[in-house]
Amino acid sequence: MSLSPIEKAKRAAAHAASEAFIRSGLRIGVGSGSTVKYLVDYLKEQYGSGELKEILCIPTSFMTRKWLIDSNLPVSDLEKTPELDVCIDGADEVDPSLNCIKGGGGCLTQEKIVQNAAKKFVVIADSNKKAKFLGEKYKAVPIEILPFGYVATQRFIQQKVGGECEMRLGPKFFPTITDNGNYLVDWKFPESSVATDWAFINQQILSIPGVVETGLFLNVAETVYFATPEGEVDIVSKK
Ligand SMILES: O=C(CO)[C@H](O)[C@H](O)COP(=O)(O)O
Repeated sequence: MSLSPIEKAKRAAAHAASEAFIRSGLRIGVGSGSTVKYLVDYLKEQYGSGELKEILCIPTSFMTRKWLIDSNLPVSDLEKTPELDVCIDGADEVDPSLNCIKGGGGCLTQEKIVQNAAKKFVVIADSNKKAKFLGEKYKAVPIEILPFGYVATQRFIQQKVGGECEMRLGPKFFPTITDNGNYLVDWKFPESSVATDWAFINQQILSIPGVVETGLFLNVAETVYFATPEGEVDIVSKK
């Protein structure tokens, strides 16, 4: 099957990062999203051929877990495997300091827990995700909130950090339900936020009752692989 240019870029990023970071014996956090699917394909190929041995894959979402199981890869979880060697995940936007906005696919809380359990966090993305500053192109921060009091929680967010909260809706206008049974809000931040301190804003949001987690992954990525459809890979590491 021939891939579209964007899919070629995602695959190139996933393969380059996998070749650099995946080894036999590793406990691997496997992120979520369409770019991560190419990581799963890589693991399937390498493990299936016997090149890669004794790995454990710890998924960050129901979907990723299903991909791993369908690929006959050894799946574990953070109960049995609470410490990971590496976590590889996608992102919606990455700034020059490797801060990321994630959660476009709605899996941000489990992604953050798995990322936090890993010694190294590596991001894979097509080069369109590279931004001059956080919030340049991706104009919202996904936030997971509890269903209880969800309208009040959105109002608290707006009162505290401005902008506008939009409930992520699915088919027939049902709320999108996360893997944890919660709701998802896309916080359309005010333009003034992009010039301010995202770490402070993140703390402000996290302090609101009802907020479970945000899609701001600040100061955690060690290396980011950005790729183009032509297969050129730009590897940016933390300074
Ligand atoms: O954070 C995520 C899911 O919650 C994804 O990693 C992010 O949305 C990127 O997805 P894709 O690789 O499909 O562009």
